[in-house]
Amino acid sequence: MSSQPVLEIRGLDKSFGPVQVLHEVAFSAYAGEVTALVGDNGAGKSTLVKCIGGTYSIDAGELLFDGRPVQVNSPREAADLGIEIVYQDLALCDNLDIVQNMFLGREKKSGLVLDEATMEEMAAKTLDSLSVRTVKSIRQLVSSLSGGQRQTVAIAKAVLWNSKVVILDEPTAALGVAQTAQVLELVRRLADNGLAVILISHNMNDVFAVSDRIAALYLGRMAAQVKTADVTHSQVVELITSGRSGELGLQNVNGVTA
Ligand SMILES: Nc1ncnc2c1ncn2[C@@H]1O[C@H](COP(=O)(O)OP(=O)(O)OP(=O)(O)O)[C@@H](O)[C@H]1O
Repeated sequence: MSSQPVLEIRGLDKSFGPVQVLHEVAFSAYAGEVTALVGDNGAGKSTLVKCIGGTYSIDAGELLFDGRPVQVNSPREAADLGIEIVYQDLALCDNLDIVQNMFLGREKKSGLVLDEATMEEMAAKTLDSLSVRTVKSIRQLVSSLSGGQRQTVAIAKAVLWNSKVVILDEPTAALGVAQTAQVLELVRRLADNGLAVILISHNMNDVFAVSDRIAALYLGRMAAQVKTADVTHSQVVELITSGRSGELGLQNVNGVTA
């Protein structure tokens, strides 16, 4: 496992008008690992992700990609770097099939016509590489899929583009037990395939089931970034609710005691 993060954020500040939402946030994500981003409602998780994804501009701080400082001024620029975000609403079109959804807005063309054969092949290959066997046909309409299958299609869509960093916003929030297990397995597989995965989650079971590291935001500050193996559920809950790790004196990634 590489020690240099694929994505690193240093000293990120973000305000909306007079309200500062993120304060000097440091954050790293590594290839082959799942980094869980946790925090209470309003802690700043979505804002941080939107800063990474180019939806929001940042007021101060640095973003490094593969060790190089980069600027991400739009979602397109984030995608060009290899950063993909799967939002909770999934942004899938019910009236289109799986292949059409996976290529929506980035269709392959052969001359003036759509290159259906190439798109089908790429979609099938991606789903295969993720060992997704739950869909009957890649020409199935998305409206006919279950919640877990829809999540799977949204994730496959994100990794179709040689992405290096995939950010998943609460991918199991709307799912039952069996589908949650399936999606978590897929999340793990993404990391095992070499991607840096960032998982936003409120669910401690999910976090402990798949993550290698946990980054806890508290009131817009990074309370700690720790290895999952080094912490207990209750320490993480304490980080989320008080920004502190209790008397155990966890060291965060920057060597600062949380
Ligand atoms: N566009 C905006 N304008 C003003 N304030 C905002 C804006 N977006 C977010 N905020 C504020 O920033 C803070 C962080 O919000 P954010 O949505 O990033 O938190 P979160 O950790 O993702 O929460 P949740 O788990 O509830 O989704 C909140 O206090 C929110 O009200």
